[in-house]
Amino acid sequence: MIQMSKVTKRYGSDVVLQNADFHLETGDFAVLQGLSGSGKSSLLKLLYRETEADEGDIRFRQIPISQILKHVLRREIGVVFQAYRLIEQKTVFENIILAGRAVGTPMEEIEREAMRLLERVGLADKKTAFPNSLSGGQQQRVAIARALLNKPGLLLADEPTGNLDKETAADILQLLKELHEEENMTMLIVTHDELLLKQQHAKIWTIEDGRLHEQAFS
Ligand SMILES: Nc1ncnc2c1ncn2[C@@H]1O[C@H](COP(=O)(O)OP(=O)(O)OP(=O)(O)O)[C@@H](O)[C@H]1O
Repeated sequence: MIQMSKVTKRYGSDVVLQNADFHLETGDFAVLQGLSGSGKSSLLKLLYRETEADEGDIRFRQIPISQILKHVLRREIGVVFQAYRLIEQKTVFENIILAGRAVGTPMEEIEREAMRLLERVGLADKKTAFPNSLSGGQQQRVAIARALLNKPGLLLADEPTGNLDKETAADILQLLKELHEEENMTMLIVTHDELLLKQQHAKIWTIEDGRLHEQAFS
């Protein structure tokens, strides 16, 4: 699905990744862990091309990502962030459909899919609510629905439970696990959550000293 070979990423003289290799197979449910500042967010940014590698090769479905148009890549790769990143002035429904407008899908289709996802994440009754009237867990559910609108093959989640209490975090992780299966999606989740790290069939990747290591099946 996605492969990184001998990638080096620097910020000025700071080397974050050095000659790093990483890969996800189609259908993987993978977890990325590492100390604060070890480069987890940077790795995700490289994968969805928010930032560029200084050296090395990154391929999505065998194609170098530098050759894939950004809007095409954004349709194929959904991203969820710790801080939700919803637009406060827009309703829940508007936040979700905005992701579809950006890639030019017919509006009728976008709205149908947005409603299906809103129901799936359990927030159909919040369709016209504004983000600041929702709890953190609810906002993250909206962000997940938004990330899935374009039916991405790959979902990247950067500490999606970082702002949530333990119970809500467990619900969100459960939702992601279910969506991985239902929507037939490859997933990479950055987390420190012990529960998830013990998740059956999760592939655990660790980032340390600029390199990535695949641990083992749990
Ligand atoms: N845009 C940037 N410009 C300069 N330095 C950066 C930039 N983004 C990240 N860094 C640095 O790169 C290193 C890795 O940052 P990154 O955010 O990828 O780590 P992380 O593992 O996600 O950390 P955390 O768990 O704290 O979120 C850090 O030292 C950080 O200060």
